[in-house]
Amino acid sequence: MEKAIIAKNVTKKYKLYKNTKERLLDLITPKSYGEDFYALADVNFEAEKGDIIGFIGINGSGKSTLSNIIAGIVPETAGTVKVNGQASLIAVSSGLKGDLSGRDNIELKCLMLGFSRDEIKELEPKIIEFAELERFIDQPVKSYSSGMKSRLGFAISVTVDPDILIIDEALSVGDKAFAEKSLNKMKEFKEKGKTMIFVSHSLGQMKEFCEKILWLEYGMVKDFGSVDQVLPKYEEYLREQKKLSKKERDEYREAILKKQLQLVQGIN
Ligand SMILES: Nc1ncnc2c1ncn2[C@@H]1O[C@H](COP(=O)(O)OP(=O)(O)OP(=O)(O)O)[C@@H](O)[C@H]1O
Repeated sequence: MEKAIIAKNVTKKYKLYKNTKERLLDLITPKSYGEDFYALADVNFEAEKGDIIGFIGINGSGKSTLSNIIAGIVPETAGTVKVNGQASLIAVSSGLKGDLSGRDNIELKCLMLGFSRDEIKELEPKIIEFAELERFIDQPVKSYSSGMKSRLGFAISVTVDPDILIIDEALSVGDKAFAEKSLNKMKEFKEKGKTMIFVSHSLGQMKEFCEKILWLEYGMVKDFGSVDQVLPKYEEYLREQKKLSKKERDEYREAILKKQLQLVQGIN
């Protein structure tokens, strides 16, 4: 089987600063300031061409960070991510420039993806039509509602026909009709055998759409396997977490973060 994505020992470290002074001192002095925070710690996984993989995990588990790294928007701190082909990310905050019009954003994104002027001329009307933004396309994107922005982001990403499509919570905004249209487009991609990554808190959508699940917990891979194997375990985990008191939850978190630290220290 041909691999579409190979992620090896991927770690993403952020620095958390208490204030601006700490941030500045860290920049200008040789001494290290701020606290290390690992959004991803030693993540390993592979996607075959045509795989449809759902990323799950509670808030802050690293799903968006991993999606952004695969899409080439955020760099990894350590490890490697090999992507076979062009990846395109659709996210609620899809990197649109607010001061530019919808049309300028289409052109900019297409130019960044390596399309020629002639190709863009051909793609542009299709994108505007899919986004249903004909009347507003020359208005600045900062005047758009979140639904309109998400429609524009979605329309660009699917019309450029990427090899790998990453959809990060993009179906959670906008109206039902557009969500349905988007889901149909994703089904079309599925039939074409495209590789897709799907980030969502909706387990129903995961069941309907994905074949495999990558479960992240505090930046680490907790499980990776078929939907049937992983989702029931995750549902049980959510039920158990709900039963815990705040103190028990904090203790659990501390234990996991200790494991995380051992993991990153082991590979550094
Ligand atoms: N630029 C940043 N600086 C510092 N910390 C960050 C930055 N971006 C993300 N993080 C932190 O990294 C962790 C993982 O965030 P991420 O958005 O990847 O999680 P997520 O699983 O997508 O969460 P959610 O389900 O809430 O969308 C979080 O604790 C977040 O606060």
